[in-house]
Amino acid sequence: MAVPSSSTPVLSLRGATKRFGGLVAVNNLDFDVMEHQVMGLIGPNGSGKSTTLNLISGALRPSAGSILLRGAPITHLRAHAIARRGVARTFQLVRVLPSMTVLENIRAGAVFGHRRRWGHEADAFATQMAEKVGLAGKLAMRVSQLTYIDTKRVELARALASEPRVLLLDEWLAGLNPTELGEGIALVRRLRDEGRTILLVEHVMDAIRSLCDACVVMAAGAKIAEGTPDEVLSDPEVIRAYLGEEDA
Ligand SMILES: Nc1ncnc2c1ncn2[C@@H]1O[C@H](COP(=O)(O)OP(=O)(O)OP(=O)(O)O)[C@@H](O)[C@H]1O
Repeated sequence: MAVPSSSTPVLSLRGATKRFGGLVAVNNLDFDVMEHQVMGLIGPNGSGKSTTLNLISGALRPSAGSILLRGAPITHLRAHAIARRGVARTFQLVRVLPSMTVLENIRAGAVFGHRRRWGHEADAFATQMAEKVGLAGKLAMRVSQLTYIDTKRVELARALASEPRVLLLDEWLAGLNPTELGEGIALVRRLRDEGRTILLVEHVMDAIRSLCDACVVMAAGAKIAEGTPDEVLSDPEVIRAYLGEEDA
């Protein structure tokens, strides 16, 4: 196994490719996410962003290429094994257990995650993560009683409770109203300020600008640009990719 050094990326994709029949949803994708970096994965609808997160988290197997976590291949591991190694995620359509309480849902992240905790230790850590995302005082509520943003907070806290090496956020800010969006961006910024390593798929450009150190832009499955948010968002090819979508 490769020996990680501080310059080893936390996450690397090398030639990652996913075909669905004749459709190449992700095409020969290369990028690295370094420790403490917040990387945005952006691109028009259908460009392959969610499929890329699914390849990283093991929900889908790549058709070709490799995915490395701190230099070690995770390409063919199953989702639970990848989670154990330190990849946690949230989903575009929130996946929480509505009949269970906030604490029970978050606790699952601590119990089944990268650094496993049990009993009181799991409860204490889950409580700490709940407080971090703004759910203090709601631990005993059933998730079905929560507002939409609070269910998103539960999912985020569950991911954090696994103490991931890299956190994947799939449109975590989608569907929030303007006030909630401000709160959501502030919350992700606090995670960023804690030095977490995050890969986020996002359509909200204000969030991309204010949160990301760097961005990878995808179009039709391929990487078309990489750089700081300002660089990529002023790149003519990126602008064309987005305007092409609007024309369509
Ligand atoms: N399970 C699947 N089977 C067949 N095709 C799929 C599957 N999942 C995704 N696709 C196709 O792969 C392409 C990329 O989809 P993907 O959801 O990754 O895009 P995206 O960039 O996340 O889009 P959005 O921004 O709308 O969420 C699309 O053409 C989509 O229809």
